[in-house]
Amino acid sequence: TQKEPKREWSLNDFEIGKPLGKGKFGRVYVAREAQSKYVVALKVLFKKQIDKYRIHHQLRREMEIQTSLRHPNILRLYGWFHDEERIVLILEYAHGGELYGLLRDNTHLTEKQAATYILSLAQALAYCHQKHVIHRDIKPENLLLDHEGRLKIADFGWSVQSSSKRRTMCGTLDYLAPEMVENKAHDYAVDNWTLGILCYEFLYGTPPFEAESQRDTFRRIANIDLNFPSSPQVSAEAKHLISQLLVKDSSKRLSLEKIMEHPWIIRNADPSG
Ligand SMILES: COc1ccc(C(=O)Nc2ccccc2)cc1NC(=O)CCSCc1cnc2[nH]ccc2c1
Repeated sequence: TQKEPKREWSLNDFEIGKPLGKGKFGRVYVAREAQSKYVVALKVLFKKQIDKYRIHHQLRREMEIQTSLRHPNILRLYGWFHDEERIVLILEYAHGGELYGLLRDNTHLTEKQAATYILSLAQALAYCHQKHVIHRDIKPENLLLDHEGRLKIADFGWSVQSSSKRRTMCGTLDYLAPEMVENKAHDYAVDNWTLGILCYEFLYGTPPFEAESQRDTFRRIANIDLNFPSSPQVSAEAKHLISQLLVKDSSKRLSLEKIMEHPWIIRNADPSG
């Protein structure tokens, strides 16, 4: 793409719309750029908060990373600007909202939908890994949909408690890999684990190790206490893929490349995302 013209934006270039969520560091709004009528999401961070938590370097580092990421399944950070008291991030707006909403309204997804989202996630993660970016937090809450239903990893950076977030969100262990709950060193392979969790949740509507208490969830993860309910009906190939991702030894988990070539993905995923 040709270099976008670098210009200094300010808040009065935008018509601010409804709030999309609020986080520890500020709020997110739908907004429209006044000239082009282009719809974006504006994330307003307060400098006082940034100073208080001393995360300037973290924010700057993240901005450098995010503006360099260009992938159809990763939410774009178009740029940012600031005034005396605020830093404002100009983010892509995903018109389809949170994937979690789709999961909630449909209890579970079809195998074609699930395979398409897993393929999109594997492609986005492979892109991130080759750019040595691994802090993608791929919970359903961080996954958004564009106007065509295409998945976007939104990666909320720092926790954004938006309204429709499920209550168990804060502190849920459901998505953590064994090496993380057991506080061992972890690497890229945690993302492969999370893809297994998400694939299960897309197909069955709940994460595989869900339990009443965090302690029980922890134990189920550590023991890989995985079982497949008889309903809804899920193909053996899907279960095969999940079983090759939810493996305790992180070096034995199916690689992103192997996920993209898996028969279940080849047979069910829509390659256009
Ligand atoms: C690339 O993305 C990001 C980049 C950076 C940060 C961030 O906050 N970084 C940070 C903050 C403070 C200290 C250090 C680092 C956040 C995001 N991304 C989001 O926050 C996604 C949801 S906001 C957008 C959005 C769009 N489209 C929607 N459709 C429905 C809801 C919705 C919500």
